[in-house]
Amino acid sequence: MNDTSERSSDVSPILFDDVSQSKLKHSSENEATDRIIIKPVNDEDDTSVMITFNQKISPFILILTFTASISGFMFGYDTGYISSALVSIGTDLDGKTLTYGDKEIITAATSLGALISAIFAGISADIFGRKPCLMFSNVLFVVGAALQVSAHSFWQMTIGRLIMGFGVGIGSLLAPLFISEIAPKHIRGRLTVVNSLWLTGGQLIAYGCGAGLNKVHNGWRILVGLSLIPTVVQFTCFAFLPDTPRFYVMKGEYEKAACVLQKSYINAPSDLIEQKIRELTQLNEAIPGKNPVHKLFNTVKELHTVPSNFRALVIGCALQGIQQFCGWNSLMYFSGTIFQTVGFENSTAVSIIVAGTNFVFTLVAFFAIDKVGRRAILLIGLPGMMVSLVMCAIAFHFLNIKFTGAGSSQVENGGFSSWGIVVIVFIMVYAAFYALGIGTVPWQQSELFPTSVRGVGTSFCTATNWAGSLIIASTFLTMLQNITPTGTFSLFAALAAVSTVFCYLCYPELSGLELEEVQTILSDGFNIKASKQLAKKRKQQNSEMQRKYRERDAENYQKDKPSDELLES
Ligand SMILES: O[C@H]1[C@H](O)[C@@H](O)[C@H](O)[C@@H](O)[C@H]1O
Repeated sequence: MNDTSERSSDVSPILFDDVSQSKLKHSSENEATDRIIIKPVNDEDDTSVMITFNQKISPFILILTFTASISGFMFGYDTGYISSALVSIGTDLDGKTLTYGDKEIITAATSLGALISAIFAGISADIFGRKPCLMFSNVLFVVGAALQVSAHSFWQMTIGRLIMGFGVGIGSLLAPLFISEIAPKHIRGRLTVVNSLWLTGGQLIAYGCGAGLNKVHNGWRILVGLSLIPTVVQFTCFAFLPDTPRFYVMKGEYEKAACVLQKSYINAPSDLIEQKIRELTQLNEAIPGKNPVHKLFNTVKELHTVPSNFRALVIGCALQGIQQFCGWNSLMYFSGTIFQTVGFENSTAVSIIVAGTNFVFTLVAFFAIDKVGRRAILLIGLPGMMVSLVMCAIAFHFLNIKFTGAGSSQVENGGFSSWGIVVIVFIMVYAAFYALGIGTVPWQQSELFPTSVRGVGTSFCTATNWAGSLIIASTFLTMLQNITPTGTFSLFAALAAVSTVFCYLCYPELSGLELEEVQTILSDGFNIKASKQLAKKRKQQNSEMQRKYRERDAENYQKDKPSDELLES
């Protein structure tokens, strides 16, 4: 299997109808409650094993998920604290007040660092492993934070932010990837959202701490120093934990993979584990290559030439682009300015409420993502965002606010009015719809790619995210000045409308599907209808399985229950 065309035929296309109707096969009567064997590909000898032996999530998986998602917290905290730190820095750097341009450079340094490291993190994770790369990001966080805490010059601060950004980029890419590779399929979405919860929670905490430390002397140094705690915790925990089974299989370390799977699926029989490993090996053969550069070349080639991979790439990058270009981070970075503009005195408090809405609705997404489905929440979220943005645009029109001054955020304020309330209310509604759908779903990107190209594929998507974040952060205030707030919000609304159409046409429902099944769905089109049917089928199978487990548990309980006489005696 050396060339691309051969590889693509191995995970060859089937039409979903085949999957749902003839290729789903329950094994023998007794086994039916423990496992389902599906034949997802053309090769009749091939099997895709869903380990459904034990529906309860093992504590081991929870520990791995929580450890990995500390990266999400770092992402949120480190991008969140800067807005208040910039206010309280005062003249602490070089003995003078930071100019508006200085502030932009310090803020953008992290996004730039994240963009650069996201490009390399995927391939490094394929070479060295997911876990070692995440641990390396901890080292970068420590170095970056140490440079900032001790900074007395603008450049030391900027370099500290850049190095911290390298860490953020690695973590933003690898934490969701790690989680999706260890998660059982029926809760994969949810476990990946744990990372987003930590992320939005990190932003909220950073805003809160920032507000609290605002007046404290050198408070910003404490704010940065606090970020050392989670990173040290993550590093220490990872020292005792393994990498993902899919990575071990990729490296041919089958025993290690079996060991992780065994701990993840308590009581699963070893033949089932072996079968799963065989399947992972068959469907995810490592990309050939004489050396890392040759391998990288082949991976990039495979990403673009295998149709299912290319479709995955289009979806993954588009979702990350949409996430950024619908304008959310402009609010994250500049909500204080906007709220001040519309006449709110305590703008920091309102910003905290917006970040809080983002967090609360990420929690809603946590419950909805596997049950309601990714596609459904996207198609609820994007139109909701569009309507809220239109309402904001209208309200800004009546507020008659002008942002003036080249490169500054000075404002000719129309003063507080009821249109100001409309802006705040709809920014919150916007935040809610954002967090429910597009704020959360793009980070499920790892499930789009097979292991062989997952690292590089998700690198491209994450780099798109950071490039978008960089562009929006550096153009938002200029847009407010040049095309007015009404124009800016209308533009975001138009982008939300186009994005809705894109998702409707191109984003299949992937909840409940095995990672390996996703490639099948994408092999000969976006197969929206087929994906919805397969996801529905998997959901039904899952609830059926859970019902059986409950019945079995109840039976066992009845059997083991001490008799009334025994209890009386
Ligand atoms: O998913 C996250 C989340 O929505 C954050 O609030 C946002 O700041 C990030 O840019 C995004 O990637």
